[in-house]
Amino acid sequence: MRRAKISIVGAGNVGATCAHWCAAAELGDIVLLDIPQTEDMPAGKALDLMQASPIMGFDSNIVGTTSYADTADSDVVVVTAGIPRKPGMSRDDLLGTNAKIITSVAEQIKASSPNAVVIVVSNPLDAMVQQMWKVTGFDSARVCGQAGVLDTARYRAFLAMELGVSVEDISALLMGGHGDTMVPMPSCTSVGGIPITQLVSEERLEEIVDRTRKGGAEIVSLLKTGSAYYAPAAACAQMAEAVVRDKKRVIPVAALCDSQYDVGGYYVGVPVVMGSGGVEKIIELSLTDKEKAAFEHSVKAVKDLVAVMDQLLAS
Ligand SMILES: NC(=O)c1ccc[n+]([C@@H]2O[C@H](COP(=O)([O-])OP(=O)(O)OC[C@H]3O[C@@H](n4cnc5c(N)ncnc54)[C@H](O)[C@@H]3O)[C@@H](O)[C@H]2O)c1
Ligand SMILES: O=C(O)C[C@H](O)C(=O)O
Repeated sequence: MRRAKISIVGAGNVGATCAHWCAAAELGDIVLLDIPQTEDMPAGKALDLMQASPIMGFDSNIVGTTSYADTADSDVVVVTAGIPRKPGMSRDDLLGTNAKIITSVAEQIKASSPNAVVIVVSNPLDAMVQQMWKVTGFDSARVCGQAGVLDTARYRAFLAMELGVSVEDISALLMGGHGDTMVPMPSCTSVGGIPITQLVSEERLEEIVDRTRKGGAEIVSLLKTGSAYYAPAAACAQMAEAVVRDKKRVIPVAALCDSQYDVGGYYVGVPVVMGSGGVEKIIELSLTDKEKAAFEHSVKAVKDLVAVMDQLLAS
């Protein structure tokens, strides 16, 4: 059987850690790419990972490069290229720098891997994935963004810590943009099948949701030099796995919503079925009035940011 080819653009903290998770799960062969100015850094990280393979027992060829030729005809491309925020910054502060980076990365992916499923990670996430879709011109099913898997994982971890139970038994969903406006869905949160509202008070649940919303900033303030990478990279690996193993996972993903939820052509976090075709289906839930208002508020924030990005790129 042919192994899948997964390319990761940006060999920094999220990119290299994603390579690690993907290799450990034997998802396929991996190409780790960074800019020419990083010289041999991607090759060094790839070789280091290859040398872990006999110990950890994974069969995966991992190469590091600064040339897109090595990424040719990838099945999946994970895009982590761009700057991370530092304490005191918001994700939106990265817009100008990362929009230019994403534009050039998208042109290269379009030329080198025209059939790939592209998973964007760079921030501000929802605007970056919108730009990736626009520049590649790929079918929207094959361009998506990672945010919801991470945000939901944070929420699930906090709930497991609160209740002293296994993370495996917490099932949850968050929707909307990757930022302060993300929308919790208590009606879709359960612990071993028991609705969360029977186990945690409304007030305490709101505190946990608030910590989740600020989950990225909490890690930034602890690290001081950059942002989270173990959990974000694990989230990307789960999405890559859904594609290369055609898992049909039901997970929250930043997907292009048009008539869905009346979004009108923007990327925003929604539950989807993810398989070899990328985002194979967007699942439309009927939202309560409160959830609908919160979702619309989140979508508006995404639209406003995309408008600012378009102006910046045009000037
Ligand atoms: N969506 C999410 O949930 C999520 C989670 C964590 C981080 N992020 C974002 O991911 C991005 C990367 O974070 P990080 O911690 O890995 O940063 P990092 O600084 O460790 O790595 C970024 C890498 O991108 C490279 N790069 C820059 N321009 C490039 C280009 N044109 N082509 C290829 N590579 C290029 C840099 O050289 C660097 O090695 C940031 O924007 C961060 O905010 C998003
Ligand atoms: O918070 C950040 O800047 C990185 C990422 O979006 C995260 O949620 O960890």
